[in-house]
Amino acid sequence: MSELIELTGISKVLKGQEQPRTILDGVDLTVRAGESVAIVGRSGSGKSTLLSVLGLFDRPDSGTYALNGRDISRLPERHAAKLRSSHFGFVFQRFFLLKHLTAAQNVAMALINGQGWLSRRERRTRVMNALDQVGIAHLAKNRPAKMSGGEQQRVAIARALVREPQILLADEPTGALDIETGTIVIDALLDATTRGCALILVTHDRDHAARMGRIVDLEAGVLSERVPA
Ligand SMILES: Nc1ncnc2c1ncn2[C@@H]1O[C@H](COP(=O)(O)OP(=O)(O)OP(=O)(O)O)[C@@H](O)[C@H]1O
Repeated sequence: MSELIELTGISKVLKGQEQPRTILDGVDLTVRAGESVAIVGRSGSGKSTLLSVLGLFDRPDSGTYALNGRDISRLPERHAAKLRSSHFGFVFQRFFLLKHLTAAQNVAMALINGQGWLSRRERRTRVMNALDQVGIAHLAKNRPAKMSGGEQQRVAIARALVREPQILLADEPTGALDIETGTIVIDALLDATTRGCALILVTHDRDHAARMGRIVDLEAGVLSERVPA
C-alpha cells in the first residue's frame, strides 16, 4: 500500500536580490492516514514553508512529493487548487471567519467551492456533523463576535473538516489562545485522526507537540525525526 504523503529530498531555495537562501534542504517525510505529526523548530527554520509545500501553495525546487502514490511535485496551479479543496483542510493561527455569518454559515462556505452540487439538506447535515465533531453544534447559529477564541477556532476546524479531507494542515492553531483553550483545540484536531484524517501540526508548544504520534524537528531547513521519549 502506498503512503498518503511521501516527500523525498524536498528543497526550497529563495532567490531574492542577494544570495540564494536554502529554506528547505533535502526534506524526507512520510505520513500515513490517521497519523498525527508535529513539526517543531526555531522561528525561521522553515516550518511554514514546509507546510506551504505540503498544502500545494508552494512548489519545491527539487525533490518529489507523492500524494497517495501519485507524483504531484510539479502540478499546475489549477490542478493543485482542485487537490487542495478535495484532499486538504487548513487551520491557521488566525481564524478567518466572516463576521456577518453564523458559525454554520461560515462552515457551509467551504462547501460552496469544489464540492459539486449538494442539496440543502445534505449541506446542512454535513455542516452540523462538522460542528458536532468539534463539540460546538449548539453554537451553530451564533456569530463569531459572540464566541470565545477557542470556539471560533473550532468553527475554523469544522470548516476545514466539512469537506472530509484526508489531511489537516494546522499552522500554530493555538498561537492566539490560552493554554486551556489551546488544549481543547488540539483535542478537536486529534479527534479527526480517529476518523483516518492525517494531522500535520506546526507548533511552538512542547506540550501540544508531545500529544502528536510523531515529532519532527526542522533546523535550518533540515528535518530530523525525534525518537519518542
Ligand atoms: N516570501 C519570502 N520572502 C523572503 N523570505 C522568506 C519568504 N518566505 C520565507 N522566508 C524566510 O524563510 C525562512 C523560513 O521561513 P518560515 O516562515 O518557513 O519559518 P518558520 O519556521 O515557519 O518560522 P516561524 O516559526 O517564525 O513562523 C525565514 O528566514 C523567512 O524569513
